[in-house]
Amino acid sequence: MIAEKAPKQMQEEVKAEEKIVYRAEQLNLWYGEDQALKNIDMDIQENEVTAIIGPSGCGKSTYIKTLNRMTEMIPIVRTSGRVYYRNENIFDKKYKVEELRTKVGMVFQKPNPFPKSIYENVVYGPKIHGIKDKKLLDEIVERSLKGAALWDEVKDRLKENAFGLSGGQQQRLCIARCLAVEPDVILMDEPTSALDPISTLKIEELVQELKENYSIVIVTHNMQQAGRISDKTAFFLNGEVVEYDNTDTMFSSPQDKRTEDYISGRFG
Ligand SMILES: Nc1ncnc2c1ncn2[C@@H]1O[C@H](COP(=O)(O)OP(=O)(O)OP(=O)(O)O)[C@@H](O)[C@H]1O
Repeated sequence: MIAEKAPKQMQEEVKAEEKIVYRAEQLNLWYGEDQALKNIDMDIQENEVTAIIGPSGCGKSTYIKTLNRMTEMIPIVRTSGRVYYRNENIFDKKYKVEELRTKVGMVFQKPNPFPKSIYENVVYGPKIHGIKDKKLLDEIVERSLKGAALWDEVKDRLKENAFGLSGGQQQRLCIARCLAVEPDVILMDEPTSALDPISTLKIEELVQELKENYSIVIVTHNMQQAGRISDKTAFFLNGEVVEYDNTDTMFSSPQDKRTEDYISGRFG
């Protein structure tokens, strides 16, 4: 006889499911003959910071680029398995990639503002989405720049070219550009690797604040950074997820010898 689940238990399970932003099931990815992701099964939880760590070439960037279907732009890429975003398989033929891109923002290793004014950088996305009202655009600019902890530094120079900002400011501008379209998830691919320690600290503090309203996946080479800012950490090696756990647990008592070796600096 199958034991029936108590209603409370069922409700809790439904709640837990609702909090899953991404679910990868048996995700595989090949660049031509070379397999870069192997049987990835991994959930990303809402309002958490999930760090992806691992040595160079282990598939970290490939994994997060798969989450917003950026890898499919590369002709030799082939994938199998499923990636669910909010319960919908993003590999499904009917799935609209444009919709995914409005929900999922991406910040890259090197700040990549457009060669336009600070203001125009922030309103770029909202304008594409058809927002023309100047007052509304002004509000979006202020809210997004505040959200990216940049407003006070640039509020008097919004018409200046974004290239006049420091690297750290440019990266926060790229985050503001993301926030302007009110995403659900922010994917960050080594967002601080090109920045000085003070700018890095500012971005780390910002990530902590942003998780109140967004779900964040961050690739980092810096294990101290993963330890400081993430709730969960996934350790990738040769395209596989070796270990995925609460960051505190992972760093204090890793289950797999390879994780232990990596986080204690024995390789990578
Ligand atoms: N466009 C591409 N074409 C062919 N192979 C690729 C391509 N991009 C990545 N790869 C290969 O896929 C594997 C995983 O690369 P990926 O960039 O995802 O790793 P990573 O862990 O992010 O590395 P890093 O920390 O150095 O950025 C590597 O072997 C890499 O050479």
